[in-house]
Amino acid sequence: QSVAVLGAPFSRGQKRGGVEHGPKVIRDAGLIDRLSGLDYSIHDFGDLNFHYIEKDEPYMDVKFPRTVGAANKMVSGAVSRAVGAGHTLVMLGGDHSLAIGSVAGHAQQCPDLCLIWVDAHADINTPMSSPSGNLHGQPVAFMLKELQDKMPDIPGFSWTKPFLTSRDLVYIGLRDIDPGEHHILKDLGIQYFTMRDVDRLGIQRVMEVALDHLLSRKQRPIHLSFDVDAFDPSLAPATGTPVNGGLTYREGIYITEEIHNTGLLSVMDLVEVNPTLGANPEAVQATALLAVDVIASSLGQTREGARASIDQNP
Ligand SMILES: N/C(=N\O)NCCC[NH3+]
Ligand SMILES: [Mn+2]
Ligand SMILES: [Mn+2]
Repeated sequence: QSVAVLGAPFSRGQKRGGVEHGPKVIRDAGLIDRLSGLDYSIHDFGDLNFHYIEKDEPYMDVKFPRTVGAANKMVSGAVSRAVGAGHTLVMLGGDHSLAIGSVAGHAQQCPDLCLIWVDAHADINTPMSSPSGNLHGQPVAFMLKELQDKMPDIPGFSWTKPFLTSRDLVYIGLRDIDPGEHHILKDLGIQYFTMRDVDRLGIQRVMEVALDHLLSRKQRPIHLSFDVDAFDPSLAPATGTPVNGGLTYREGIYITEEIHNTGLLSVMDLVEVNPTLGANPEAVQATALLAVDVIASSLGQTREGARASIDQNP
């Protein structure tokens, strides 16, 4: 089993500077060492080199469309190549608009993939419904076949084509849903678990129902798109849109343990770590370390430890 790590230092899906430094702080928090302790071969592909297109005027209020579109075309190619080469891929963001390329590239290799979106937000605004025009609040709308009549031809996105149907997607951690998004979630009958559902059912039942919804008919590759703001801001303060009442550490780790245990994880995104938004260095480090824990747990690090290989002295 081989794992590839790809940094995507990109911020133009939203307005706050700093999230482009996410890959660096996650690596500096020891990601590669932590993954090397698991039984994989690790390949660090380094960071993609994005070009910010000058004179990238808004289109129907959508901000930086050409820059975000070009960045995601590059991400899509890189993810497709990595999955095609047999790697389990970890993409480090960068803002959540990067999922447009990450999931599309994955779907190129695995058209039957299913998507687990762990986030305080649904990120399913269309350009018309988006209150801000920031593309990191719209990535899922680009993926769903059912929304294509609602999607205009945005400059920079002519390469995209929808590949997902609403039953292939499950949300966990939602607690700040825009009105237009609520309408879409209900209209399309998308399966989602808000933080109220987590409180009512407990995370064990949420995972049981979520994985049954996605995998009971047929086992298929999983794309996990994990926005660090799914966690409570007390745990992940260095992020752009913190929302109170998020996942506990144990709930977040349980989610990733259960996903690992399916044996079906193929690509994961870890996005929205913004080291310039922590109140102090300790807050930034806590957020970066949490990102490393989530990734390591998704890839098989367990709380019960693992058997030492027999040639290790005890
Ligand atoms: N972190 C964010 N998405 O996950 N921000 C944008 C969402 C606004 N509705
Ligand atoms: Mn998000
Ligand atoms: Mn979010």
